[in-house]
Amino acid sequence: MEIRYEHSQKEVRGMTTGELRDAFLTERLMQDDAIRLVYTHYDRVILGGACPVHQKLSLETHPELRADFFLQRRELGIINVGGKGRVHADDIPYELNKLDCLYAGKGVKKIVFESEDADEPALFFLLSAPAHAAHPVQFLPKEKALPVTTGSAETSNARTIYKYIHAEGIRSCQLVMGLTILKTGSVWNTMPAHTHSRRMEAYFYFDVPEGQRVFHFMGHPQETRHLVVADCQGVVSPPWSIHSGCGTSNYSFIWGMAGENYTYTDMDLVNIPDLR
Ligand SMILES: O=C[C@H](O)[C@@H](O)CC(=O)C(=O)O
Ligand SMILES: [Zn+2]
Repeated sequence: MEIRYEHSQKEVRGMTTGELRDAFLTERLMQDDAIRLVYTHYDRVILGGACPVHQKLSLETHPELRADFFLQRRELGIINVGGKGRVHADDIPYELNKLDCLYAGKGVKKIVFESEDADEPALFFLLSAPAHAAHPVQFLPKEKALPVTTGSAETSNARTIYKYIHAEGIRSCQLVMGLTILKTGSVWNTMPAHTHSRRMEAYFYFDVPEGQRVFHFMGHPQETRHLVVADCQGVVSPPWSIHSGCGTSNYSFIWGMAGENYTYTDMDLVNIPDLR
């Protein structure tokens, strides 16, 4: 498991492109027949990818967690962005089509990932946060994730937001998770941008077409930086940072948060002319 420590606002101001990428971009989350995990010290959130192709993959505990099993003191959100797959939670199988979500709460001892077809493997994005209480395992297909359309073609940000793990959906301790799909011709996500110093956020960009990239904007609102992000790469967003993107085509991304509160709408908007 890769460990990422925090970086202060002052440090981030002086970072080179390479330093910014090492600190905030997770480039290789999806690797064939591997589970890749990145432990960030922002709210102790772990982001990861599980890509079973020819074999089943089991989510094991790691020495850094000092836990008997991965979910002993944690909860986990899983969204499939690939082909048909299956996740076993304590030996109960759940079928996850593309964009379906499974939540596994504190206390689940065994998580196993598998793909239906090695030619079209499942790609499971994982997001885990510390948990103080046990919430039941829950499956939510994309169709039941209550889509909200927002933005407009005029501002190049027409998109649909699907919320899975939140106060009115799958209940959790602190994890809030969902995804956003940009309509064809729309390229901007989360503009006007916002911060929420109560919560960190992780983004995972997917369905970025071959040869295209997303410019992810981060940093203090008056000290912005960017990361050039390829398909199936993740971004760690500190609580004080804006998080917003503009692509060279439309794309989709998973977002997930954890921290002080559980209120999706708790965002401090930044007026576009105030950005620097
Ligand atoms: O705090 C909330 C997150 O930044 C995302 O939900 C924003 C988002 O998906 C979007 O605007 O498209
Ligand atoms: Zn946000």
